[in-house]
Amino acid sequence: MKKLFPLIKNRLGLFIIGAITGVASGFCTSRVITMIKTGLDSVDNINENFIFQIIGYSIIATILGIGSGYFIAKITSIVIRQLTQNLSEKILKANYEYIESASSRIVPVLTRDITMLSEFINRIPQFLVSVTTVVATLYVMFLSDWKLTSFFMIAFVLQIIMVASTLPLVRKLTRNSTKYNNYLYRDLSNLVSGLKELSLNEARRNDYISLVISENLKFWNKSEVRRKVLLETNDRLSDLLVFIFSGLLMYAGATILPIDFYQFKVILPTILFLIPFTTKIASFFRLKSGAMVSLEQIHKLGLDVDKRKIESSEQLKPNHESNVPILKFSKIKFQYQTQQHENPITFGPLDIAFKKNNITFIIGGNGSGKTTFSKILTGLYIPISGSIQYYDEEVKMENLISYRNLFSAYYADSHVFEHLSHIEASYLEEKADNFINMLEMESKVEIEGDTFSTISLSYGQRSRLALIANMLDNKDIYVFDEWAANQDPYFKGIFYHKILPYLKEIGKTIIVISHDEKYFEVADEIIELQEGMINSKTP
Ligand SMILES: Nc1ncnc2c1ncn2[C@@H]1O[C@H](COP(=O)(O)OP(=O)(O)OP(=O)(O)O)[C@@H](O)[C@H]1O
Repeated sequence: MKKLFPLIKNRLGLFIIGAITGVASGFCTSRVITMIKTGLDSVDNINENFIFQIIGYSIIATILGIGSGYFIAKITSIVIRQLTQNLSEKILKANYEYIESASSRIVPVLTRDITMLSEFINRIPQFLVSVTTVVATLYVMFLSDWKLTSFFMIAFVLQIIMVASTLPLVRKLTRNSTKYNNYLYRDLSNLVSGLKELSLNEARRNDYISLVISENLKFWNKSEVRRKVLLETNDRLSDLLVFIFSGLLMYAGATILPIDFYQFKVILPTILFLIPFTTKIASFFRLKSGAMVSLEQIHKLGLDVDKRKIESSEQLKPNHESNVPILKFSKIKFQYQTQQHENPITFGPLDIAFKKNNITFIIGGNGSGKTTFSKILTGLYIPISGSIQYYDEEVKMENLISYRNLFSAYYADSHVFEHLSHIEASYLEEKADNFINMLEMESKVEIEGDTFSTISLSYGQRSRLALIANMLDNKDIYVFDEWAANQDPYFKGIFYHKILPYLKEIGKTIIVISHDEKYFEVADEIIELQEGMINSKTP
């Protein structure tokens, strides 16, 4: 509960109302049970008043129980919304390279773990009703026959000890099962992204199912079966405990203990009435064990992304008039974090300057570092040393977000968002049709309000749509990472001879990663990379 407090502290009022109604519902339920006991005590107690009270308390208990569920469900939805939003914001503000490499961990936390936590919080009303019912009923019974009630209480205490003693094991098994479930999420997302390859190749498909998916499923199932068997055994044993204990008590009453058998007959049904409630209490604690593992995962991801948070609120305010390059890299070095321990490839040191309003081509063989370079350039990757200047201003962590905002970039795996609401409406209205026409997409797509009418297009058409979205961004610097690679010769021509000159004409600075030698003459400058270093520069 301590760990949950920070989540609910903003809605403490609502939580207290939910808790009070839950407790009140438990009191009413307990009242119904003890009324039934008075009916069993003596037939004389059963009259009109008796039945009205039973019906009345039952209805009030139900209404209060539903009310408590409503208040707590409201808090749950708020907590889950805040948690998902906060985590999503943190993820988007964290070091991009880290998020890129940890992407397979993020989805299970944002889906499975948050759902698990929400299920647990939603069970709080049921828990409060059950605890109050059990405690209040036992209290009333204790007042009427303290000796016999104390004997039964021993059974409940044993039940609690049994459930509590298995909780560490439940948590350990849940952690284990979560680990394999994470692998399964990763494998299933690879299955979706590799659908084409798996659908076309039977041997690969069979291998993927039998070696990868089934293997992890096997481990996951094994740990799940262990966990579920433990929970089930625990449930059955705790019911059994009350039954055996009642039998033994009866036997002891007949032989050694001074027990009033008339009272025993009256109290026993009441005790049996309490069993479903004690089962709910036990299942709440087990659910809590699972939810705490989920909370651990959520916290861990939160801490990990927090550690890599980019604190960057300063704006770049360079002197645009200064007669210096728009971007200048001095001795920039970069290393992938994932490769830091095994033969790391170090990029750089790179010394490059980009002139404003120039078209610069970055060329080089496969693996020479062009895409890596473009990600350093756009501020997605953070260099380990060296400096980047935007005009006369140094780019630092504090102004990195402002720096990233200078760019619109196209990457081969760029996602095309339908929504364009971030673009100023007047600019969208003025330019969208023009750009759609330039890329000859007018028969395929139009702007409906502030969204593209469709993104269900061919691969090449989707790249053209992504380029339209880039142009609508209206940024100062454009980076195109092999945009033309999947275009037919006609649209390659449009890109190099129409779009790039147009962007230059309206004052943009353009950096193009390209293998299209035929169009190299479009460039004002060509930089060739080799093994993460500059091999040559033209002119
Ligand atoms: N996410 C990554 N993690 C670790 N190393 C990477 C990662 N991406 C690329 N690399 C390494 O960096 C090197 C350069 O890759 P990069 O993608 O920058 O090359 P490229 O010039 O764009 O190649 P291509 O022309 O094939 O697109 C590669 O040799 C690769 O081993």
